[in-house]
Amino acid sequence: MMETILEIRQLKKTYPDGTEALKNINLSIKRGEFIVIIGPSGAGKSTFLRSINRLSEPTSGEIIFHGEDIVKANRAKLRKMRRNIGMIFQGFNLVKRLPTVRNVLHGKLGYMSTWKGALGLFNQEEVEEALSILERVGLEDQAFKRADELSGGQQQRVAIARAINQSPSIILADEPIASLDPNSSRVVMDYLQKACQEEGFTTIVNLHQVDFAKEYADRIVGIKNGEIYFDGPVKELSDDVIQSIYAKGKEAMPV
Ligand SMILES: Nc1ncnc2c1ncn2[C@@H]1O[C@H](COP(=O)(O)OP(=O)(O)OP(=O)(O)O)[C@@H](O)[C@H]1O
Repeated sequence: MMETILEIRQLKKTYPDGTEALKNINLSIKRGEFIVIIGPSGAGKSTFLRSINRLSEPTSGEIIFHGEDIVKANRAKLRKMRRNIGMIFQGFNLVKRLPTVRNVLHGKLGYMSTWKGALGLFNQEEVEEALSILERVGLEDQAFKRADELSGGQQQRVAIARAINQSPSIILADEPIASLDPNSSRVVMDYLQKACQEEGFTTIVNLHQVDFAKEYADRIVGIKNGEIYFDGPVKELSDDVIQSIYAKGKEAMPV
């Protein structure tokens, strides 16, 4: 039995305007799982993912990560815990004017003093490691180009390389392929899956595309109206379940 790496208990998020984005999320995640979260627009997928590293502050609940509650962590503790959590965003979040390799080096910032990071003082070994990670995502020939000269799919592969360089134990990817065409989407998902298998990352990905979710996930979690509506392996995600996840209104829990 694989070890539980993340245990989420009674997680709730109510925004200041009263929107109950997460009502009561309970989820236990094992090391090495590749989980895809699906659900209609506004279901709470993004809020859920961003709550895990507190980019969105939970209103209540527990998020036990490596045995410690992220929700209760003070600033210093949170910074330390975040080193262990890689994040991949829909909009890539690269520093556009900097070369690709520098963006990959930024994966190490959580481990450096603030002034060293600000001055970009990376040593030879760190640069070589970043270049070799770029090679692993097929971008060795793009290392010294400005990040914004790359295509969207390439930029997302740089973001994957940056996450690999961070050596986290878990990766959160919020709609990583939402702004990409189907071919680039496939390439990005392939590299993400490969990185997670090779590095043993536990991965949670929000996706709009159910076909991609079925293709890449070990386990699918369907969120609807701020609650978990489905949680199981791909083979249990029938067309009926998919339809009811995406149907308007609130129906009984199918599982
Ligand atoms: N900053 C905010 N203030 C108030 N309400 C918010 C805020 N951010 C999100 N919401 C609301 O919380 C609910 C969940 O939003 P969230 O973005 O988590 O959903 P989602 O499933 O990721 O949607 P999408 O697939 O469209 O990105 C929605 O009703 C949304 O309008």
